[in-house]
Amino acid sequence: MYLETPQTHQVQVANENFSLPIVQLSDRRAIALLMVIDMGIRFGDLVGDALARHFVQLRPDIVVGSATLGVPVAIEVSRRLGIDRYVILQKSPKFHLADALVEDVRSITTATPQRLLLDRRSIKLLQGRRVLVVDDVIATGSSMAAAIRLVRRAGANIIGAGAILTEGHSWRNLLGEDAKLVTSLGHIPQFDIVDGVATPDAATEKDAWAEDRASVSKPIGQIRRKRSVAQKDGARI
Ligand SMILES: O=P(O)(O)OC[C@H]1O[C@H](OP(=O)(O)OP(=O)(O)O)[C@H](O)[C@@H]1O
Repeated sequence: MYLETPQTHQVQVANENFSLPIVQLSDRRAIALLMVIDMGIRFGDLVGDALARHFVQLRPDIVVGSATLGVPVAIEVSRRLGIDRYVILQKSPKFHLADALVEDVRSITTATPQRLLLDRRSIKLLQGRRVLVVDDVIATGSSMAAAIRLVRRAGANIIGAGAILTEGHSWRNLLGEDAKLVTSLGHIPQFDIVDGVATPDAATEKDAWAEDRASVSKPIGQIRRKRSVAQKDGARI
């Protein structure tokens, strides 16, 4: 079941306010739905810029995003970082992916189990490289965990995991130590249906990542300058 409700949820993403529709997933659960492909060009600019600002200091060599809705995020962040190539982890088992590296996924918004695939031809782009993994939303953490496993199997060093939104906190348990890699630009709670109304689950409302987010307001030029000075000094930012 997937039912649009008349309710909306206000969320701050990179210090701007947005209104998300609340959709009912079952008779007990609802979510605030971010469809990044329906948010327009300016939104892509905003999130690409903010995530790039945050992660540029960790010197990523390449960005990895998961299909489908992580694709525009990977492209926008790569554009802002000035990196030409990016790697997409696919979900459709295309002919050319017959011998791909595969990990199982069970995400919050897709009812059936899925598989995340890494084209073996992309391994050379990741092996021994500093990789930033991005997605639109991290909810259960299943998609991000599978992406991290695939990228590590390709021999990469993951320096960060960026998302537009974190949703609730269950992803922290699933990601374990890798939860420390995560930075999001905003946070949304999970919703219970109470007397027919979507009601935020109080335990999932608080955003423990707010402090990390302070750095996304720094101008990217300032961070790049800091980075080049540090590189000259041989220091790690
Ligand atoms: O943390 P999780 O519970 O894994 O949920 C987050 C994932 O769910 C959505 O993808 P989905 O699998 O619905 O595929 P899509 O990108 O093709 O919509 C979203 O784009 C994230 O990748």
